[in-house]
Amino acid sequence: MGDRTLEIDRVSKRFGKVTALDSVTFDVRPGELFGFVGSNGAGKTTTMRIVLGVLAADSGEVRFDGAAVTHETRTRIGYLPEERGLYPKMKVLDQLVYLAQLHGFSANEAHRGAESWIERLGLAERRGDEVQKLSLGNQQRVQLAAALVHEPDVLVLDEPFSGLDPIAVDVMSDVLREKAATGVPVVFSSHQLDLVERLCDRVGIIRSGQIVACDSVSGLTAGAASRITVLAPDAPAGWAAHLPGVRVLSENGDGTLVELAPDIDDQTVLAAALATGPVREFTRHHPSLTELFRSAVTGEAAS
Ligand SMILES: Nc1ncnc2c1ncn2[C@@H]1O[C@H](COP(=O)(O)OP(=O)(O)OP(=O)(O)O)[C@@H](O)[C@H]1O
Repeated sequence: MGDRTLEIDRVSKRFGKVTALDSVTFDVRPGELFGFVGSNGAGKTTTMRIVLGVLAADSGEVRFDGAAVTHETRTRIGYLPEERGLYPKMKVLDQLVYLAQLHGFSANEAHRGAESWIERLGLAERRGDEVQKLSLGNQQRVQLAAALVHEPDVLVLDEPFSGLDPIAVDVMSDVLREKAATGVPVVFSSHQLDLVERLCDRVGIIRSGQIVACDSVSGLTAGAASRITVLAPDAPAGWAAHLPGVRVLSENGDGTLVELAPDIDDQTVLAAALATGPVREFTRHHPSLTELFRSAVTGEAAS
């Protein structure tokens, strides 16, 4: 694939007896925001470190734009590491200029880039402050600026939203969307699944070092069980109990809550309800990403 896709291809990694990654495979396409989610210790950081070459894989390959990522081409990746990586005593502007120059920018270009990201990320009043004197959220903004200041072709961000206030979350989200809109593949890990659901084009779920789901949120949802609330006031108790592929979760004056197996047509439930008399409510609830995530990491059906 020579089209600015980031490909993680059957990457495996062991630490002693621990299999951290077991043939992890997914791709992040140009212009795509890809959410990488999984429980603590599932393998997200290890995957990202391998993409960046901070760690070597035992087997498998990472490619960008059709070619294996090398030490040289890694400079095209913007990385926000989980452990953060700023020089605490360096001032915000100096730090960003320095990092841009490390990536080959001239002093002028580096200053222009640094100033523009400082402005964009709301750090103008902090530009002369030492990083260690900033609040955690502002340090995170500087860290994002550091990942962006060399105008990378790929963005790999390890929990960029952790510790941010809602305004900073909005700024971060806008910047990631903008970068993706320019054709940059953007992958980020997060435990904030509502945010991932809102932002991402596709989501990969990793469990114990294996990718267990990878699709758009709607694609993941479509394959999962869904629930329906049916309000049929004249229906006798137990009216839905024997419908194939249907599980009754509750039944009371507010209606009957049923869960459908993924391949069951909801119209059969509607027809059965109508056969009992009028149907006043028929509401389908698709599982949220949080519910899908729970089912993917526990192996139980999503609800
Ligand atoms: N340097 C290391 N030495 C030994 N084991 C490691 C090392 N780094 C990671 N691991 C192990 O590899 C597994 C995957 O860890 P990783 O940090 O990639 O998970 P994660 O999904 O990023 O978790 P979190 O959400 O908690 O950040 C865990 O079992 C972890 O203990």
